[in-house]
Amino acid sequence: MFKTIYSPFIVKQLRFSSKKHSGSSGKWLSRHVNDEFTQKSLKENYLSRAAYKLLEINEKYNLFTKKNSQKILDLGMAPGAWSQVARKHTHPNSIILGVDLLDIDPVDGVDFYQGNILFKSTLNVIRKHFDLEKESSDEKVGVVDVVMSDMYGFIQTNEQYDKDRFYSNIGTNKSINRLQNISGITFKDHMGSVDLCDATLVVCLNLLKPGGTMVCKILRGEEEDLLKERCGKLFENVYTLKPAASRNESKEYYLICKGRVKTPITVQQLFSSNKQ
Ligand SMILES: C[S@@+](CC[C@H](N)C(=O)[O-])C[C@H]1O[C@@H](n2cnc3c(N)ncnc32)[C@H](O)[C@@H]1O
Repeated sequence: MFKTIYSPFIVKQLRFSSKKHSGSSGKWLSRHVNDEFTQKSLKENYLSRAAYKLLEINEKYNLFTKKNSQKILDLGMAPGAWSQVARKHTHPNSIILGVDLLDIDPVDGVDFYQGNILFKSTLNVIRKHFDLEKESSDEKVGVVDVVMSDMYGFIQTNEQYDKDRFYSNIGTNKSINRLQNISGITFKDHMGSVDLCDATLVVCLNLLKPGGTMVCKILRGEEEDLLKERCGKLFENVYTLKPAASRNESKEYYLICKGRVKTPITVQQLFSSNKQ
């Protein structure tokens, strides 16, 4: 089930040539290949330019330490640049687990589980990996130091989008059709992003230790303040950052939530509209 990875990673050459593509995909590839952070990631052996977003976040908010071992969870790991950054900036005994819907090539010193974070079974596998008991309980606090999510895209279901139904379905294997990339429909993409952030918050509720940190990608939109309010229930401090490596035209930015509170909080309290 898990892949414990020992072999050194090999940075692949970009497989595409922008010359082979025309129109907007050609322009996108050409811009991507010539992009300063893409070039840098190739030189510095990072699996993607996303590494520079986390490097900047770490520099500003001190997520990682080499002084003692940490437990780190990387949600939406593929292809693995964030996990590489975590590996590089933490104590050698740190445990890093990545989770993604997609399979990945091995990343040195990082464990990987292929699964959907919206499934309760995935949460139970993660708890087991970090030596927490199998059954999740809202009342128990966790052991993980940092939960980071760069998850992107969203799950398309058969049924019409309905927030309550979706939340009540967290942890079931129901109605999942396929993963969509960003659709270009601003509201839809924003709501998909908020769902993934909420799923990350539920993971933090279950796994993060008091004082722990969450980093989470969000696409800007009208529900962002409500999401920040939910984060404020679980964390002492909520910061936001748009790293230099995040493209100006992208609506993405990052929530950095520090100091998971000691007080036990239930999922119901987290998602209720009145601040506790
Ligand atoms: C932008 S990529 C992450 C890049 C990564 N941080 C890196 O540094 O290489 C976003 C990832 O989120 C994953 N993802 C989206 N929804 C997910 C879900 N429900 N469960 C697990 N992974 C998910 C996607 O499969 C995709 O690989």
